[in-house]
Amino acid sequence: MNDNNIKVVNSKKRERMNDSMNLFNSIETYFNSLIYSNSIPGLIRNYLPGFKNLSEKFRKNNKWLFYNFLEIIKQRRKEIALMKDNEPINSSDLLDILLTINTPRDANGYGFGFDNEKSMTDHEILATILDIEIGGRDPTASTFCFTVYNICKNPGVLQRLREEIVEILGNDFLRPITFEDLNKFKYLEAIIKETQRIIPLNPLIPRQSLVKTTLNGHIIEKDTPIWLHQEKLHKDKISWYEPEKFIPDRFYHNNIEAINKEKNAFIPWCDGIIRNCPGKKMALVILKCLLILLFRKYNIELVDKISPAKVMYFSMNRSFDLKVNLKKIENFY
Ligand code: HEM
Repeated sequence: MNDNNIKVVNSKKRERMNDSMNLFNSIETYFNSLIYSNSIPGLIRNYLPGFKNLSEKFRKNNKWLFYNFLEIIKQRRKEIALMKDNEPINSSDLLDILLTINTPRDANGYGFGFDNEKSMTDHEILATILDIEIGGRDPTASTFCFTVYNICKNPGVLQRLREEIVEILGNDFLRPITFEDLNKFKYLEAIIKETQRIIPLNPLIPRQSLVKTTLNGHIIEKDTPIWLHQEKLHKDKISWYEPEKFIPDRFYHNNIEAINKEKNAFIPWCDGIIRNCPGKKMALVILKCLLILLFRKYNIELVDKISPAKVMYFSMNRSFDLKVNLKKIENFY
C-alpha cells in the first residue's frame, strides 16, 4: 500500500467518524427536543420569538435524524435480502436483530410468523432504537455516577464491595465476568438499590387516574393528571429507618422489611404501576459490570470529599461534575 492509498483510507475513516458524530449529536438534540416539548407549552413554543426559532431548529434536526436513520435501516434491509440463505447475520448487532425478528433469519430460530408475531417495519425499528438509545444512556450513566459517589463516600461500603468482588471473582483480575457471576453480587445489588432510593432518577412520575376514586379522603375525578412524588416516597419516615442515611444493608439478603417496602415505598423502575422501565435488566447488567470493573482495578477517591452529590434536575435527576482520582490497585497486573 502506498502513501496515497493510506491517505484515502484515513480520509474515509474520518468521514465515517464524522458521520457517526453527526448522528450522535442529532440524537442528543432529539432528546433535548423531547424534554423541551414536554416542559414548554405549545403556545409559547410555536408563537413566542426566540422559542419559535428554537422549535424550528429542533424540527429540522428531527427531520434530518429520522430521514438518515431510515436510510441506514433500508440500506441494511437490502443488504440482508441480498445475502445467501446460509450466510450468517451479525447476531450481536441491534439493527440486524431487529431487522430479522420473526423472519426466517431470526437469531432465536423462531422464524416467520412465530406465535403470530409480525416482523418489524422500518418505522418500528427506528422508534425502538431511539427508545433504547435515549432510555439507555443518560439514566444509566447518572445512576452509575451516583453509585460511585455513594461508594466513595462510605469507606465501610467500599470495603465490603471489595470483599464481595474477591469472594466471587477471586484474585485473578483478568478473569472475565459471566452472567452467573453477576447474579451472585447481592451486596453490589443492595448498593445500587440504596443509591436509587436516596437519589431517584425520576423524582416525579406523571400518571392519570383511570377511574373516579378517593385518595386519603380527597376525591380524584377520572382522567385527573397526577404527579407521583417518588423522592418523598423513597424518604418517607414511616417507611424507612433514618431515610437520609446511605445504608445498603436495608436491601441485603432479602431483608424482610425491605421486601415489604419494595412493593409499596420503593419504585425506582416504576414496577407494578402499568408503565414501567423496559430497560431494567439491561441497565442492571451494565451498572454491575462497570462498577465491578472499576472497583476491581482502581482505588478511587472523590476530589471533593465534603459536598453532597452534584445533582441537576432537567426532566430527570442527572449527575454532573463528579471528579475522582483514580489509582491502579498495586497488585493489579
Ligand atoms: C439505571 C437506569 C435506568 C433507570 C433508573 C430507569 C428508570 C425508568 C423509569 C422510572 C421509567 C418511567 C416508567 C414509567 O413512567 O412508568 C423509565 C422508562 C423507560 N425506560 Fe428506563 N431506566 C433506566 C435505564 C433504561 C435502559 C438501559 C433502557 C433501554 C435500554 C431504558 C428504556 C426505557 C424506556 C424505553 C422507557 C419508556 C417506557 C414507556 O414509555 O412506557 N431505560 N425508565
